[in-house]
Amino acid sequence: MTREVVVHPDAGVLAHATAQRLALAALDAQSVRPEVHVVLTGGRIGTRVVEQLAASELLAALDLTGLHLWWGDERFEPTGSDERNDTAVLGALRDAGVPDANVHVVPGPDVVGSPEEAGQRYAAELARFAPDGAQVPSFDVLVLGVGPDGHVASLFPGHEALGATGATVGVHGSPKPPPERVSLTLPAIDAARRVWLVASGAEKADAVAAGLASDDLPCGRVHGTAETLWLLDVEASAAAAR
Ligand SMILES: O=C1O[C@H](COP(=O)(O)O)[C@@H](O)[C@H](O)[C@H]1O
Repeated sequence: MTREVVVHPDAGVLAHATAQRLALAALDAQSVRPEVHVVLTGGRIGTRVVEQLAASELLAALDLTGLHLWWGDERFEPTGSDERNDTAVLGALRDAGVPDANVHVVPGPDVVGSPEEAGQRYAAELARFAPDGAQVPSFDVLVLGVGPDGHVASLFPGHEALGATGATVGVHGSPKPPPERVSLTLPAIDAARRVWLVASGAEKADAVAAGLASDDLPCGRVHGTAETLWLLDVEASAAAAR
């Protein structure tokens, strides 16, 4: 497993380059197997990456019927809520030609009664695409944002969800609103071939430095089986570079 750090000049370049990198990784993966599984993230830079991905000319070279999109975490909010990670990007993904059936969203409270139930539904969907003996698909690339507190997906420092071992976990009392969420677990994340952590801005610099130096924070605990890649802008990398 390799770990690398790439630093881009600013958030705009970071989002564009990460999206292009993602599209290219999907294209490469599809040259050896028809089904490609990519896990997206929410948050500010994560949303910009997905918007840029949807606009990438490289998507035209992909067989989109084989491209499956997932989210690493979702806020337990109703379908269409601005609080949800998927809301801002679903239209762009649809316009880009990704079939609805391949866009795997986490159900909200308009569909199920609790984050646990949403997690179970999402886990069942993940299992449909998992190889024999696994709980989740063989994710080709799993993208994570990084919170200023070092959280990834909806796994927050010191929170009990960090110790969950199934594919998904219902989260209550998230320190960042909204309080109820659904997240992939650490083992589900670590099953991905490539894990990419994307961080932008000075408020992320301390978490990035800590994550690169130790496994104290959730962002320092995640690894891909083949690659762990930190994609940063100059501001987010500043404390690590000192
Ligand atoms: O709440 C969340 O936060 C992180 C980071 O968001 P950002 O706006 O600080 O970049 C995000 O990656 C995660 O998916 C989301 O649920």
